[in-house]
Amino acid sequence: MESKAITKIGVLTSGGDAPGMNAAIRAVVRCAFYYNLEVYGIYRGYEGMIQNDIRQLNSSDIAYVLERGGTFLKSARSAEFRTPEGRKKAYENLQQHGINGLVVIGGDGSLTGAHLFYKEFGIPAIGLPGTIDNDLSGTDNTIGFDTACNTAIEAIDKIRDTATSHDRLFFVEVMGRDSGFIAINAGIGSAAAATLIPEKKMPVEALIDRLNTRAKAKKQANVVIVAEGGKSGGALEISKKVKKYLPNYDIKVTILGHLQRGGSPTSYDRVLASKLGVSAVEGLMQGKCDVMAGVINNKVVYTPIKRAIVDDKEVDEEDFRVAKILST
Ligand SMILES: Nc1ncnc2c1ncn2[C@@H]1O[C@H](COP(=O)(O)OP(=O)(O)O)[C@@H](O)[C@H]1O
Ligand SMILES: O=P(O)(O)OC[C@H]1O[C@](O)(COP(=O)(O)O)[C@@H](O)[C@@H]1O
Ligand SMILES: [Mg+2]
Repeated sequence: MESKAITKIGVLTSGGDAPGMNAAIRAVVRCAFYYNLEVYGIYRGYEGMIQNDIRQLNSSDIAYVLERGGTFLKSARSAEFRTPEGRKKAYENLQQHGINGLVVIGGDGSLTGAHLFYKEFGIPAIGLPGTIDNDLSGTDNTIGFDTACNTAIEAIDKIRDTATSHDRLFFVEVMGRDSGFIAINAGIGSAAAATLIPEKKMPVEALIDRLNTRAKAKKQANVVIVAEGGKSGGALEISKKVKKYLPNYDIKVTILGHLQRGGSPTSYDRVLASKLGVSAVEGLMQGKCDVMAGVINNKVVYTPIKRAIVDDKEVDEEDFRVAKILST
């Protein structure tokens, strides 16, 4: 491949950390070295870009990181980067280091920032979808989503043991800011009694009907998965509403929270992150910019960031249908 003008790549992770971010950084660095490019680690996302927390990376920085959760570059949510003044400071720091290509690994917010920054200052940037939420278009799965689903399912399996042993009804809240991808996968994968996601409203009466039907069918375990951010409220609110209808049920609530974000990435996330890290560097070398690299039907695809961040990726109707069939 013929090298274009890119000589120094800056890489950062931003927003919520996701398992596989380290694998993606490693792939960016490895691939850049393969093509004799320099790589600069920008620490703490856009916050580090503004504060000039930028250091050149070498091979030892990426030893034994592939298998680790979190991000060794650290992550942050930066309010200052949302301001034109903050972004100008960030640009000046990149200029000082001679960085002429950027790889931004993060979720919808981070990629929105990357798009804006490219529009304002013209430094070629490629985004990689790094978030457990899976709420980006232009890729079947985001980096970290598979691991988060596995973690949630493992936790729900354990809760199910207690639900069955004590004939209890559990409401388990999973993450996914305004998106039900983790919930629907965890629901199907853990034989949930019902799955409540922000994209599809389920009236409490319908949930009660479902639970009554299951009681008649002598279903043993009752675990209801609730995605955070749903219009009907979180697991706690919903459990209170249900208690009014079913006062004799022994109801418990578990909020899985941040344990879903950590941990060693699954093989799926390691491979996805590795492929995308290489695609980011090669994409920059080919002159691509303001795009997100993703994998659709097992093929790497570059989607304009503006398109990838549009809030239109929804839980597959078919998944929802399957979840419903299997829970009744
Ligand atoms: N509209 C925006 N303009 C500029 N920067 C943004 C914008 N939206 C998000 N960002 C930057 O990206 C960071 C991460 O976004 P956030 O939504 O918190 O996480 P994620 O990228 O995981 O979705 C924000 O803290 C901010 O610095
Ligand atoms: O760790 P924080 O800042 O409380 O954020 C929690 C949010 O981050 C996530 O874990 C990941 O979302 P982002 O990738 O958009 O940051 C969401 O599921 C959750 O709503
Ligand atoms: Mg997000």
